[in-house]
Amino acid sequence: MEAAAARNAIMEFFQNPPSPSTLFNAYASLSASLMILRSTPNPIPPPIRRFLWSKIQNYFFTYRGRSLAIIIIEESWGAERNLLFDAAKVYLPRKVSPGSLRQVKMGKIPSQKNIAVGLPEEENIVDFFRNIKVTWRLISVQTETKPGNPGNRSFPFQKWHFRLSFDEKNREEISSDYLQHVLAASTSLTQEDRELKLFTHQPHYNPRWTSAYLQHPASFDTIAMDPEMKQSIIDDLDRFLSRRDFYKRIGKAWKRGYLLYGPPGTGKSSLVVAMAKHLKYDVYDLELSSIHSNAELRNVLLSMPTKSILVIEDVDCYEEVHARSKKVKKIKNASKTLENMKIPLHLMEMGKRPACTLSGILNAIDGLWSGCGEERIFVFTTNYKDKIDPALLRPGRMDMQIELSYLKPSAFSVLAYNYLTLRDGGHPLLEEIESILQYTEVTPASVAEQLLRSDDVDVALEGVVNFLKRKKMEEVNDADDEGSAATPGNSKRMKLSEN
Ligand SMILES: Nc1ncnc2c1ncn2[C@@H]1O[C@H](COP(=O)(O)OP(=O)(O)OP(=O)(O)O)[C@@H](O)[C@H]1O
Repeated sequence: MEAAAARNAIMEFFQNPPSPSTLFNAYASLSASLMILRSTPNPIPPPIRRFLWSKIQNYFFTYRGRSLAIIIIEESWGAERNLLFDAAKVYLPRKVSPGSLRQVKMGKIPSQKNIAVGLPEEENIVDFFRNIKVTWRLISVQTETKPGNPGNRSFPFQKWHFRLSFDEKNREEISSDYLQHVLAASTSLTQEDRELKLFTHQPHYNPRWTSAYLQHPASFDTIAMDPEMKQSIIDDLDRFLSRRDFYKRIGKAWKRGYLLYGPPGTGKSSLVVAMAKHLKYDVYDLELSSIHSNAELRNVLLSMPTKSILVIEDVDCYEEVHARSKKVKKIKNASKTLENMKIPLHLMEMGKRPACTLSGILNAIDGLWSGCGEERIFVFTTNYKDKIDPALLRPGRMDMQIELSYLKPSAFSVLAYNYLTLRDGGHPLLEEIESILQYTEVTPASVAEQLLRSDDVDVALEGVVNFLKRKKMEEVNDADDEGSAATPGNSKRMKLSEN
């Protein structure tokens, strides 16, 4: 009865607010009472105080007549990413109405026309489904990683989850139909006009991947390469996309590996971008040096969503993947050097940073765990294919090996069109350039650089001709030097000068 009277008094207070002077007097006497209370020992023990306070809160501030149902959607589900969480991240920004929130995130990137609204943390986002009100909230909890990494340091670790609340009586409808609707809507939004992203792995942090929009302008239209090879890559990607049931039927994980190899500046990175744009997949760029164990590599791969491309660039730079015969030779040489330097091998080993092993990499792309997270593409790039252990290159791991070579005449016509809008036969110098290219080794990057030097078509093409002639002369001189260095007299001279 007394509590009901107090509630009525509170309602009365809000409906007929008192005058400012009455409020001021009440505030003054309340402050005085609190000062007196604070100076005397509190007679109620803290646990009882907390219990009473929660009862008071429940009584006065809970809306009667309905109870809330809560669903928590965490970032990961077991060891894998939670697709529902990812779907909500795509779906919800469209539901944010900036006017109704205390704090909103807004931003714009060069490739977007409009200012975008981001997903705010710790704010209620309201959505309606068949007239049912659903309130979403993105919540982050900061913890620390367990030490166990090199240096035994702990790192900040942030975990996110969504908290959905709605009327209990709609539980059935929300947990099945509504969540299915969120999944479906996010899929169509993803396919529609989503900007592709480039993710980089950041060790010891959560999220494990940070992203930026993929702004690289390359596409299959702009890549200068043999037209037949280009078409065969596009066909291979399309076949991969359409073969979900096929992979299931033959009992293989739905994934494909590509090795892109060739000299620097021949378009390996550009081809990765073109593949991502064609498939509409995000790119996950992984530096193996940031991985400190096989278990970490497996967890990093599991934290990638489906429909993604994992790229390990310049894979030959990691000793872990070197051909075993070369590795053994290297270790033998290293131990000989250590012997000469009188440094015991175990001291050298102590300074070595822990890393994943070749077998860890093979298992990650082709082992038991590779089946988790389907619709994945692995791309490794290298300038030196022969340095890589053949185990990594066998079909099933690297299903297609693509050589990006020096510029061929047929590929030059793509550059001529892209840079100068010149079609075949569109300029007298094109023929000369294409004939020099047949016997000169230049990268598409270096010719592209020449084409950029002038807007005037004649000047730009003359620049290319001169550049190619210079390159050819250098090649001839180098060959002459090698030839004369190989003659007996010269080798003697070299030996003498070495001594
Ligand atoms: N095949 C190509 N077609 C069109 N442009 C190219 C091609 N190859 C290189 N380029 C130009 O050269 C630049 C560098 O190319 P890219 O980074 O793709 O080469 P890369 O083979 O990955 O080199 P690296 O091995 O040094 O990483 C590109 O931004 C592009 O402008």
